Amino acid sequence: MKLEITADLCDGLDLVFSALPHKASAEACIPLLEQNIKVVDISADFRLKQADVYTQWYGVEHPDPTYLEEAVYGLTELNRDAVSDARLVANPGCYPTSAILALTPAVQNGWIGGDIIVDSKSGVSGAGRSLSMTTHFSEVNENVMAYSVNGHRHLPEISQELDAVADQPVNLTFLTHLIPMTRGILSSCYAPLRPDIAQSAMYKDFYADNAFVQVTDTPPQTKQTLGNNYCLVHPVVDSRTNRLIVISCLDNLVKGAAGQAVQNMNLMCGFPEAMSLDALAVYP
Ligand SMILES: NC(=O)C1=CN([C@@H]2O[C@H](COP(=O)(O)OP(=O)(O)OC[C@H]3O[C@@H](n4cnc5c(N)ncnc54)[C@H](OP(=O)(O)O)[C@@H]3O)[C@@H](O)[C@H]2O)C=CC1
Ligand SMILES: CC(=O)N[C@@H](CCC(=O)OP(=O)(O)O)C(=O)O
Repeated sequence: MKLEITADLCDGLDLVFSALPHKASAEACIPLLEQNIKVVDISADFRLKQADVYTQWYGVEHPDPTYLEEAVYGLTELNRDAVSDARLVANPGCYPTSAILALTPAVQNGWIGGDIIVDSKSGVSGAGRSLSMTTHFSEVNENVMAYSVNGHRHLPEISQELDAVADQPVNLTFLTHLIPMTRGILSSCYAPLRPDIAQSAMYKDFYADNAFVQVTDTPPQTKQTLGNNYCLVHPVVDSRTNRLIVISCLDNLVKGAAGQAVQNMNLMCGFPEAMSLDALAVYP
């Protein structure tokens, strides 16, 4: 059913979260923005800066590309000041949140000396509630499969953000897998290092003032992020190959979606950043 944004509906609103499917979300958000209501959009509609790239990956025309420049990419830890001042926040995708938080310290410091591989696994709630053959219990249970091998739509989003951090194009391979659990994403990221790089201490310094990104001393597990707003990041160097390995994990429905959206709202409204994010209900 198409959602109609009427003046009555807007009356007295300060901020709206939109969690509609792509295109329907932008169509609902634009009338809200026209009424000067702040918006956190959880769909992908305002994440990509170029309308033609959006059309290429999402297969539809953008309802109003003029908003793409204004939208702030809401990866809170990396864009805190811009989020605080924003009227429109594009909440990041679940996979991109895990990949970008894992790789930004290394990319920003110029550590990476070649192609990056991001190998990600997701629980089934990442696909939403609609029924489909691939998310049917008897297809998913006791099964693991790669999907979107020829290009997942989060690839341009991860590239856009890492290119900006690197200030040059990065070469990225991104591969997704569906695994038989309800929530959680685990991303294993690999990249050749330039010589003589220090590692986990720098990661800890980089995220020192970011309560929701924890740099761990042991490989993180999705159960550690179940129902909470943390992204756990574990960098190590494979000394045999001089390759950086970063494992990250998060809950796709919390730091990968609604939790990060609330974190962004808190900043946009001048509330404490962690407000209401310490004890969350978990469903499903
Ligand atoms: N699941 C995840 O891990 C993540 C999801 N997202 C994004 O968040 C958004 C929501 O995802 P998710 O909750 O998983 O998806 P679901 O498919 O579970 O839910 C989508 C909701 O939108 C409603 N809806 C569909 N079309 C319209 C329309 N034209 N007008 C009004 N309402 C509509 C549906 O209603 P009805 O049931 O009545 O059809 C349903 O309630 C999507 O853009 C998704 O890409 C982002 C990050 C992570
Ligand atoms: C397991 C699974 O199917 N995951 C979804 C994640 C996408 C998502 O929800 O994010 P957007 O908001 O960018 O659509 C997928 O691969 O399409």
